[in-house]
Amino acid sequence: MQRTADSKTSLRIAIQKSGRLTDKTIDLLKGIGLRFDDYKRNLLVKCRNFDVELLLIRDDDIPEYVQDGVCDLGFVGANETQEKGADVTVLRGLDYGVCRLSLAVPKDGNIQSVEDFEGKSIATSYPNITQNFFKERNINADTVTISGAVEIAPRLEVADAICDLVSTGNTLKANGLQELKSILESETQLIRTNKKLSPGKKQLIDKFLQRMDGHQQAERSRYIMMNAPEEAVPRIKEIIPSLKSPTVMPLADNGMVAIHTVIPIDEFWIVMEKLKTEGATGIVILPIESMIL
Ligand SMILES: Nc1ncnc2c1ncn2[C@@H]1O[C@H](COP(=O)(O)OP(=O)(O)OP(=O)(O)O)[C@@H](O)[C@H]1O
Ligand SMILES: O=P(O)(O)OC[C@H]1O[C@H](OP(=O)(O)OP(=O)(O)O)[C@H](O)[C@@H]1O
Ligand SMILES: [Mg+2]
Repeated sequence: MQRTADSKTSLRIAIQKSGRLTDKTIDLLKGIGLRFDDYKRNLLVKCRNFDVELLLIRDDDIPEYVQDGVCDLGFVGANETQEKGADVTVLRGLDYGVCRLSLAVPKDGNIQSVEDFEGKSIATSYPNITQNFFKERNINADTVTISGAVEIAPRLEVADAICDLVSTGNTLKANGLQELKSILESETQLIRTNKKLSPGKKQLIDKFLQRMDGHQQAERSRYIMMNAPEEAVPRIKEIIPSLKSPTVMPLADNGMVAIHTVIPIDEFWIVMEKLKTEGATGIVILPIESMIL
């Protein structure tokens, strides 16, 4: 019998052992209060204060481990899950590891459009996504599967073009390539196995998600405090659309109040000047640790 992660009530979460996603995923887990010993040296690490163990593996292996129920959850790029065609559920999209899988060609070469790929060869670590893209368009293009340093392939005449991950575009530029078309937008995702889980595990996942959502929401919000003339409160409420029921407290100065509320950080910078024109002073913004709504 295959031993799956559900054989005991402890969530097993797969994360990348060493790479672009590792630090951000560990920071996120620490941010929701999870504490681990020595995750740098062990492949399976127990959490000290939550029913969780981390499995540290290569990111390519994460989708299948989660699909097969070896792990209950995994943090991995959408690019890997798509490439493996893994049967998993995406629980959350996360705002790190943001990149795109793009077709790129040698500058001043003879491939200038997707149609020009007919009969050409493409070096990639994502042969399934790439082949599907061309199959859907009835274009015959060969893929050459390479696991790293894909950008060098055209110069070595291993392939005519490449299909690889891009974010700043610096690696393409450094290798004399230009981006022709993005075929997949990717970000890190929290994925969950579709295998049947015990009620205990489902509860743990709900608890885990609640902590994560609270943390994410807190990261996007700020606690804001200011003093303002009492008569300006209705107008201040209009300036800050998310300000539904702020705490308004009288100050010792006659006709002045203190206003405390939580607002999305993006909104703050837009409204700050307007608040000042309404007579708001002593504006203080504080980070928030977590928010349980
Ligand atoms: N340039 C980039 N900008 C942002 N995110 C990226 C970038 N390149 C890759 N990623 C994302 O980070 C993930 C991990 O990238 P990394 O380069 O660490 O993988 P790797 O070399 O395949 O590591 P592993 O040894 O675990 O297989 C990718 O699958 C992708 O989701
Ligand atoms: O558009 P850019 O910002 O230049 O990023 C693109 C590069 O990032 C990734 O590799 P990474 O740096 O993770 O190294 P790897 O090839 O060793 O995985 C990807 O494979 C590209 O080579
Ligand atoms: Mg990998």
